[in-house]
Amino acid sequence: MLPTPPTPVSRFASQVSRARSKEELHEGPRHYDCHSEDSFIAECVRFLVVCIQGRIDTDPYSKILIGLSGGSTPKKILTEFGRLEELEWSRLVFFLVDERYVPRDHPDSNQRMLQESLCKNGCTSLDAMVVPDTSLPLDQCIAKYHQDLSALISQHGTPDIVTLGMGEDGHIASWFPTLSPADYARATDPAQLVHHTQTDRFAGKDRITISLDLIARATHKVYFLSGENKMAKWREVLHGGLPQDLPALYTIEAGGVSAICYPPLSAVSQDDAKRAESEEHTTFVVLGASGDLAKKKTFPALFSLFCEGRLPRNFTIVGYARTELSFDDFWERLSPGLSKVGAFFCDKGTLSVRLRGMSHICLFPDKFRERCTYFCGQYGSPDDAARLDKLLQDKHEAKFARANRMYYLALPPTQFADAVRAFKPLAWSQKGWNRVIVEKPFGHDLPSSDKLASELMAVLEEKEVGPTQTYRIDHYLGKEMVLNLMALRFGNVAFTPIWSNHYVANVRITFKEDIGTEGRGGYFDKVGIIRDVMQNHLLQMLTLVAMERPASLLDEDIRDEKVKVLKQIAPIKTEHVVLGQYTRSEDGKTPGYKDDPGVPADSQCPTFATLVMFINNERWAGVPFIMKAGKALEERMAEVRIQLKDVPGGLFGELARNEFVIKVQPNEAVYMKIYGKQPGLSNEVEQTELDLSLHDRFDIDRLPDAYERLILDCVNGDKRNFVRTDELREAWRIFTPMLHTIDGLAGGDAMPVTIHTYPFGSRGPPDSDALVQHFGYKRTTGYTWKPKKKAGAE
Ligand SMILES: NC(=O)C1=CN([C@@H]2O[C@H](COP(=O)(O)OP(=O)(O)OC[C@H]3O[C@@H](n4cnc5c(N)ncnc54)[C@H](OP(=O)(O)O)[C@@H]3O)[C@@H](O)[C@H]2O)C=CC1
Ligand SMILES: O=C1O[C@H](COP(=O)(O)O)[C@@H](O)[C@H](O)[C@H]1O
Repeated sequence: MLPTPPTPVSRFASQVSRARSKEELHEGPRHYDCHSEDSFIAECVRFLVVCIQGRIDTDPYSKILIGLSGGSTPKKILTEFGRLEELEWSRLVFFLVDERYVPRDHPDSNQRMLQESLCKNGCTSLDAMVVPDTSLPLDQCIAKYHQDLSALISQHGTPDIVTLGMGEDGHIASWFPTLSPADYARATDPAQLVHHTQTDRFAGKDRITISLDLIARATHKVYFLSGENKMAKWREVLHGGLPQDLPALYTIEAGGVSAICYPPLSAVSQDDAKRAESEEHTTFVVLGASGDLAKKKTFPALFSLFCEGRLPRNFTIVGYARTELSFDDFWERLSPGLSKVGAFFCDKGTLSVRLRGMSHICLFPDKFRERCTYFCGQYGSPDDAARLDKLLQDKHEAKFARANRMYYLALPPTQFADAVRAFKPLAWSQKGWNRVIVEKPFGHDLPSSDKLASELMAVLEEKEVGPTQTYRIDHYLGKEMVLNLMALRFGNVAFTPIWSNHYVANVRITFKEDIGTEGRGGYFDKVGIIRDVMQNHLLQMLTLVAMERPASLLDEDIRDEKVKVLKQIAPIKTEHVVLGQYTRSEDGKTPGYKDDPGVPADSQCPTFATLVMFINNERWAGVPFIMKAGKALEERMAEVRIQLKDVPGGLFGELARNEFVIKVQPNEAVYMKIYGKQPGLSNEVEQTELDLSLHDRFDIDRLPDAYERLILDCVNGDKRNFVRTDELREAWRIFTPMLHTIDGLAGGDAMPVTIHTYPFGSRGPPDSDALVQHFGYKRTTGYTWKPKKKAGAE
């Protein structure tokens, strides 16, 4: 059954009613997944209604221009739409996106389709629409339709809505790929609104179509996508490429695109994806390949993905750095990191590897080596970029129809802008997507982050789909239990009622390391623990705990909700912060922070911090969000702990509070500390827990490293676990005044900041406990959750 529109309260409403800023227009498509044909048709109708209603609400007088595409899917949608008598039909002016050059009553005619669908109920008629007059000779028909549309647009402005379908060959309107250079030039020429095209693939050889440029100019471009094959094609579109091959990309570049999908976008058949994959090649270029991150994380993650068969079928990895190294030397540097990925052994002369914690064995891991190469070059050198491009084109990509390139910037941020400035014009693939992964730190405060972002954005564009994309990595967003937060919160109704200030007393997010800076003190001293893990990793976890339910699981819907919650957090007050720096261990055996080479003797750099922030919204007002992070503490651990309020009434005396704990590492688990009756004759209650320890409950061989997950997301064009620019700005806004105070810079509040000392291996400075207690956290004593089984992999 179809719902009864019009009600502008659906999930489309925010999209329609908000003013569209320039940035928003450059957002990627919004997707609306449907699980049945009925709901698909209902969603399509509802989308149109909400767009129309949104326009009517903001402008009570002008006409609303709607371009309609033909086909069997739209016919059903338009039939339902045509039944909505309560719409202000006199305000709507329809025109055709394309038409077959056949008489109006011909079975292939789109005008006939409109007659039999939209006009069937009598709410509107063909005479009220602007359509091509196919009774005229073809060239006159085109010229007249161009004139009619020009007049319409000059009177009422550009179209409000254009509805589109997409053929399994990727055509939209009547633009059939691959478009020749001449056709592409025509299609995108703003001066000519209507064109003649031809096809042998579908009914109606001669076509009359509006230009891609006119489609792109519509405020809302909505794709009605129904069927597995169309969805597979759409996935290809989302992976980027050239608009000549996939004209939908031209519309996406313009922003304002929505796609209503049945079956859901996520359910596209794997076979289709595989077929497309065999025709394409992907190159991973790791810039800064001689460095620490490349050695410790990037290459091991790529290697694990290879062993698990998760990398694209055809790929090359280029390690790129300035250091002159032979390939063998380069490989030797990588080998310690790679060998930690699993156990290598030789079985009947075949080298094999068993990934850490996994029963599965990968044969021929040495094949990975064959896919890697080392390239010595400067980061900002156009000559070197051109050399790399030539190597890739000639040696690795020549035989493939599509070639994608991922640039992983494992570089100091000072090098980011120079590198992309040199690489983009000369070493970007011209026949596939180009994506750039950027590593933290993304600046050291709000102004520096803005500067870095604008330097990057001057060269790259933060578009969701398009030839260029930036992926800002925060590796905590790739951790299993951080990813699990969304599923726990929005996949269960059980937590919904308690998830607010009605029941939650406080939320604690904790990060502890049992090692010090270990030789990285020189670097760490410029950063400190707050910038190192709190402004990014812990704040990301906080956001996932506090955000509202997103409209869908797609990238932008999730990131929109995250930004909203960040906007509701006031900058942290200095009096809500306790700082510490570790000293030598109590037994004197382990060195203190200042003993680390490179750390100045008078360093005031915090290696520990506890801080409190508040979210100023209806759900969370008054609930302290307490973050604690430190190096050189008593254990290695990261968790989110949601402490509920005291039980009123005291029926069983004073009880410790219920706590819902998400253990991020080690021993990934979710547990809830609750009370139950002591078993047996006693009537006492005793603390126990509901426990979901991942390694007990699930038969998991291993949990992938966060970097594996995130690299794979980038290959798949999935940005939900990457940090968007507005998200980053908000994060810095919350932390910058307090950081400036600590740094002694202007702009922060005037409180003097004390750095407390704490011995290596302790729980941190006692002042931290005092702060946490001040904000109402009650520590449970006498009962500790213990993992039943040690995790197989960490
Ligand atoms: N290491 C880690 O665990 C983590 C690192 N990161 C981030 O990842 C990025 C890379 O980190 P990491 O590998 O540790 O960094 P490195 O200091 O090891 O630098 C990586 C490579 O960049 C080149 N490089 C270094 N300094 C300069 C410079 N001033 N000018 C030009 N090139 C330079 C060097 O290669 P060559 O001289 O051969 O060109 C070096 O091997 C950084 O942004 C870092 O903050 C993020 C999280 C964790
Ligand atoms: O980003 C960083 O994270 C690590 C901790 O990461 P984990 O995955 O081991 O929890 C931290 O040691 C490092 O200082 C910081 O830059």
